[in-house]
Amino acid sequence: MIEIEDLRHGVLDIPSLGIAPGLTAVSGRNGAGKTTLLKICSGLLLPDSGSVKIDGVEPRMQNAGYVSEFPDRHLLFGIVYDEIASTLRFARLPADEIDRRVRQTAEEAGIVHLLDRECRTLSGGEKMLVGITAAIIDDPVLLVLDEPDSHLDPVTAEEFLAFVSSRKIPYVLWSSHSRTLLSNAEAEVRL
Ligand SMILES: Nc1ncnc2c1ncn2[C@@H]1O[C@H](COP(=O)(O)OP(=O)(O)OP(=O)(O)O)[C@@H](O)[C@H]1O
Repeated sequence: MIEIEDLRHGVLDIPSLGIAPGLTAVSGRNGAGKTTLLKICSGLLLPDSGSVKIDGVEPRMQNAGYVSEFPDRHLLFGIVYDEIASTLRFARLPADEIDRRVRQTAEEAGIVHLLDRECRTLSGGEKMLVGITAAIIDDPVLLVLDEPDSHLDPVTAEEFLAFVSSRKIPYVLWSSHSRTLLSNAEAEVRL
């Protein structure tokens, strides 16, 4: 479980909330605190008070992947292949194992044709797909997607969520304003 207790930070005031494993959507009006909650759950932001635990462990001590709604902000490398390989390289996996996993994951994500492209030349939606693939490749315990559909057409958004589901990541949290996308979730947190 993701267990949130007495969480207070900016607009957020959550006395107690448990999020079960699976796909959970976070919804709410503009400024309701969706991004704030997602950043706290992924360990990018420490709350002013209260606690969040993922299976009993603080988020920043867990393997949590966060993909921002602004894809330009999370692509660090020049070439798509290097962006997706980076987490595995940081983990010092052997080069042939990295190559196998990058190509296999890109194949499953439907972005093999982008592997040799320069990140700066990608469309907004392509950048989002590359960012999500890079966050997924290291099999995180928690994957957080902040408004993934803000740059994706409805068909690609649904296909990509199916891909995310197929990876069997224990916890997936995503925020969205799209009722269609929210309906794909197993649970919903409304702020
Ligand atoms: N670093 C910050 N300093 C001060 N206020 C902030 C900061 N980050 C967010 N806020 C404020 O906190 C509130 C919640 O912001 P947040 O981005 O979490 O909302 P959201 O639900 O994701 O909104 P949207 O749907 O518009 O993306 C907003 O009023 C925002 O202005």
